[in-house]
Amino acid sequence: MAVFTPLSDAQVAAFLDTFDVGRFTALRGVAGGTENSTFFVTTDRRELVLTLFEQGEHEELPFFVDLLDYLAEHRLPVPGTVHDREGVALHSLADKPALLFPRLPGRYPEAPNLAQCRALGDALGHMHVVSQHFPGHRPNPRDLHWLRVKHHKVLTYLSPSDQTLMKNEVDDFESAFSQHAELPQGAIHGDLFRDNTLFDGDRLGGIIDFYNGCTGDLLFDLAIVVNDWASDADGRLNPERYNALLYAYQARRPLTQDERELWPVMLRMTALRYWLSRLLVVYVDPPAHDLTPHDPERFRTILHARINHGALPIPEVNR
Ligand SMILES: Nc1ncnc2c1ncn2[C@@H]1O[C@H](COP(=O)(O)OP(=O)(O)OP(=O)(O)O)[C@@H](O)[C@H]1O
Ligand SMILES: N[C@@H](CCO)C(=O)O
Repeated sequence: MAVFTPLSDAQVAAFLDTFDVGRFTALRGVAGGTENSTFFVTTDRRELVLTLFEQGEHEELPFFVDLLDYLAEHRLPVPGTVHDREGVALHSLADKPALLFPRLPGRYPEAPNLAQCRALGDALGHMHVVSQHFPGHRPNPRDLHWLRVKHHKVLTYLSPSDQTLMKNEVDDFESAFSQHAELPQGAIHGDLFRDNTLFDGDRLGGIIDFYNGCTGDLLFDLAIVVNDWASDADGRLNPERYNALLYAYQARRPLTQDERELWPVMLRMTALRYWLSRLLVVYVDPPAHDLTPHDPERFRTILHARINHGALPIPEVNR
């Protein structure tokens, strides 16, 4: 379930009155999602998604609105927010911040095929070309500094060998990054897992859930995608999906020399980022609701695979 704040038909019908979206006809709570309350709303003119923000930093919502609107204006497949007749996107409903979106087509791929990997790589590359010019700013809340500070909180729950592994990895990342100039920067999605995409067959209908969006290393975003989209059950990289993603991405934005050198480290760092965030959810800061948390072990497996087998070569692209 992902309706933490129930809404009545009458509440939503009244809410829609300030928008030019047609007359309310139906409301349905959406089962997916873990953080916010999500509803599908139907009017006599269109299909919409209504999100109530249950947690997180509400003062950061204008950043997400600006980012979504900017990307949608640049023809990326993201749901730009629906603005009311006065031009305002961010509203309040049932005492929660509320946003209305167009409902995008498709469903997320559990086992993405190569065409879907190409489509995602292309969209991410396109997004990163565009997002380098996005004027907003929000520091990456899950960067190396966060890893450094937060990993201490979970060490007590780990085996001695995992404690050593985690500490050594954080040291290695700091040493590797300190030897390079700043990597290409821009706005990033920050959590582009398969379940944050909608595919209609092989067509990418939408990228959603930008609430980890921030500004930072573009390579960080790409590494999150590759770890989730191109890892096999044993955590090792799947060469076909890996190449499909990276060819398509680099046809839009070839990686720089510094990015190529830091790529194996970035794959490890983003694997550790999710191992740690999932451990924090399980042991340190469990959510108020009883949804099953994501399994931290999956990202420990991926991290081990990256340490033991490195990254596959980055395909060269001729543009
Ligand atoms: N614009 C959209 N078009 C179609 N479906 C959408 C849209 N936005 C959200 N959804 C649906 O609602 C579900 C929950 O949305 P979302 O991922 O934003 O919620 P969340 O609570 O922030 O989730 P998460 O656990 O991934 O952080 C999605 O999995 C998707 O099925
Ligand atoms: N994508 C995250 C959960 C949402 O932030 C994970 O798989 O741990």
